[in-house]
Amino acid sequence: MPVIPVNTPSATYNVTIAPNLLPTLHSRLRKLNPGKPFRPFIITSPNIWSLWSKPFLASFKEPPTVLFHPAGERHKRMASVESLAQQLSTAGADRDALLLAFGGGVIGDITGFLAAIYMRGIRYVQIPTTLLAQVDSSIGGKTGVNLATGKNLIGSFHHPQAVFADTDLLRTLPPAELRAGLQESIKAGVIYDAKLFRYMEQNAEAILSTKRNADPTPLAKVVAASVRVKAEVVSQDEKESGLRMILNFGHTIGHAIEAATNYKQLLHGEAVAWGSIAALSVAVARNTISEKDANRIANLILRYGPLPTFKATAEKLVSLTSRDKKNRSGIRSFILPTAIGKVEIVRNVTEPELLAATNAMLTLMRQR
Ligand SMILES: NC(=O)c1ccc[n+]([C@@H]2O[C@H](COP(=O)([O-])OP(=O)(O)OC[C@H]3O[C@@H](n4cnc5c(N)ncnc54)[C@H](O)[C@@H]3O)[C@@H](O)[C@H]2O)c1
Ligand SMILES: O=C(O)C(=O)C[C@@H](O)[C@H](O)[C@H](O)COP(=O)(O)O
Ligand SMILES: [Zn+2]
Repeated sequence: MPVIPVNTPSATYNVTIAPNLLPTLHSRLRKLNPGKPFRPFIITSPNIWSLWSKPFLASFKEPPTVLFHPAGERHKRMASVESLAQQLSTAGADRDALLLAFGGGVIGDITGFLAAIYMRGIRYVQIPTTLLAQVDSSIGGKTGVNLATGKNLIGSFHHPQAVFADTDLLRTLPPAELRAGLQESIKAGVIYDAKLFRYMEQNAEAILSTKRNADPTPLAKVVAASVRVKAEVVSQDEKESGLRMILNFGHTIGHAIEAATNYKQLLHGEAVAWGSIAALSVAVARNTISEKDANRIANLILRYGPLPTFKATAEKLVSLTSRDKKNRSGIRSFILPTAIGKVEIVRNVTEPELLAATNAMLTLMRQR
């Protein structure tokens, strides 16, 4: 059972990855705060709860309070946080409350943010139920919600006390969600781990067809390798002052696509996939990556598709990047791949370069 540590100046915790973890949750949670009161509150979506409440509750003598939040990226907004905070307060949650984020990245980001601000900060645990949340969003303490003008523009760094990733949960995940999550694993390979990238190239069929997810399956290997990348990067640069920006590869344009389509048309991983293709196009135009490596990356991204089409102009997308959180004093930071497993952070990508790359990505999209 992989147990992968995250070590930052603000928090140290483990990501535990295994099948059949849910029925052992109660004792794992109790061990996190020995001798302290145990007051868990589950935050989840109705669809996830109807599928998985039974194994979740199996080890609890007294069922915890469950607060529901509707599924979908468009609900990742301040109004939802206020509504959940009100429900917590009505349910009697105090500073000993332990929030349990049981869902995908949307539930995880909202619950983490709620934990960061409720009574000025309480504890929470991530129990990710999507592939994307298991490989990326449950780890590293980035929490928050969207504004109409941009992704995750409100938020806080607030780490969970632990992450428990039960790979059995992936059995009920719709195939499009699995594929979208795998785009973040491809990202991990591109930016940091050439071995993971190669593994995803060579085992695409097995990874995509894994439904029985007993350890060690190809999918479970991808989960563990991706978590290692995220944990190592976050441990080296908790608050994104440098290295952590590489986890944002594909996200500058990806986030712009999500905002331009009102958070309704594409899954996060799908938008990041298109954004990665645009970033790749900047690297190709600058000759900072070989044509061979660039083709391998683009082919792998498309192999884990299909990626949905959307309507937006390059001008609109590029204008939305002016709100990217990596910008400082109006200057963009941009992540460019230089080889498989290696990227550079550059601060001199110009608007015409971005427009050309975004247009190239849109042309490719229309041709498919
Ligand atoms: N904080 C971070 O570091 C970080 C990293 C990456 C992404 N994110 C954020 O994560 C979000 C995307 O997360 P996501 O892709 O998990 O989407 P999501 O949370 O919207 O979940 C996708 C869908 O799958 C359903 N679902 C969840 N688990 C299921 C299961 N086991 N079986 C069946 N259905 C299930 C959900 O109800 C939802 O409808 C975005 O908001 C993105 O910005 C955050
Ligand atoms: O953890 C990080 O750092 C990331 O950039 C991971 C991304 O996959 C994730 O989508 C994150 O939420 C993006 O963060 P943001 O700071 O660009 O909003
Ligand atoms: Zn992401």
